[in-house]
Amino acid sequence: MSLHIKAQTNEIAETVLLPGDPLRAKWIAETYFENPKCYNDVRNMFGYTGTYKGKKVSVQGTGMGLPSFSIYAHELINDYGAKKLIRVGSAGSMQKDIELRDVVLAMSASTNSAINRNRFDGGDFAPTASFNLFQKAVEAAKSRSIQIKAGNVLSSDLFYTDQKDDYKKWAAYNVLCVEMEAAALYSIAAKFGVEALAILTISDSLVTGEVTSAEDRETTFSKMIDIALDVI
Ligand SMILES: O=P(O)(O)O[C@H]1O[C@H](CO)[C@@H](O)[C@H]1O
Ligand SMILES: O=c1cc[nH]c(=O)[nH]1
Repeated sequence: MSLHIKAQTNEIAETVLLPGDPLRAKWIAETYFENPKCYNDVRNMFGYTGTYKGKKVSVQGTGMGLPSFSIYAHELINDYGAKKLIRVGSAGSMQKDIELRDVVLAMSASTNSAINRNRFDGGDFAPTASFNLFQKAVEAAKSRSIQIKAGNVLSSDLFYTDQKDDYKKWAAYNVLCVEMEAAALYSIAAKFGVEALAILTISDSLVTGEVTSAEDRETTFSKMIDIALDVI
């Protein structure tokens, strides 16, 4: 048992899917896993373990933002021995050719968070996906005929920015979309020598103003889950 997760050590798999939304975690477990068992409800941040095509796999909600995410990733790795962490999140498109429900693989994650500046005494660490997981995800998407986009994403501390055009400076450098956790995932995975990948579904567009509903974000972003489960 850790501070935020009440599972016994062997109740969590080495591969863990990580949605921000704990109810997306519940949906993933109940929709995709064989014999899902809930191992965590501390803070209602649900975690489940089951099997997928016979392989043991877990899914753990992380909450929103780099600090919340970092707590769960740290404990999963250090207290439960997680070795492959795959974020399955929603994101806002910054590019006009990236549309609602498109799937984006985050090769790297820029951030406006100060977490890594603090860690590296003002230096800029470049949070990067694991090549092995990235390559497997590309192959999985191809074999399922799922179109993907891949590139740099922004992990932001702010969901609501002061100016609605703030995203444009990132978009001008070909950042594909904004979410709030991937930079923490890639940084923590690098520190502890485990594999990590963020697979994102576009839930809204900063370019067009289109949005999907909260229910859509909870229970319908299935292409990224299919890819994630092919990779484990
Ligand atoms: O859908 P999730 O995985 O929570 O991801 C995105 O959605 C939340 C904001 O609505 C942030 O956590 C952001 O990263
Ligand atoms: O962090 C996020 C997630 C989805 N959409 C956004 O605009 N931002």
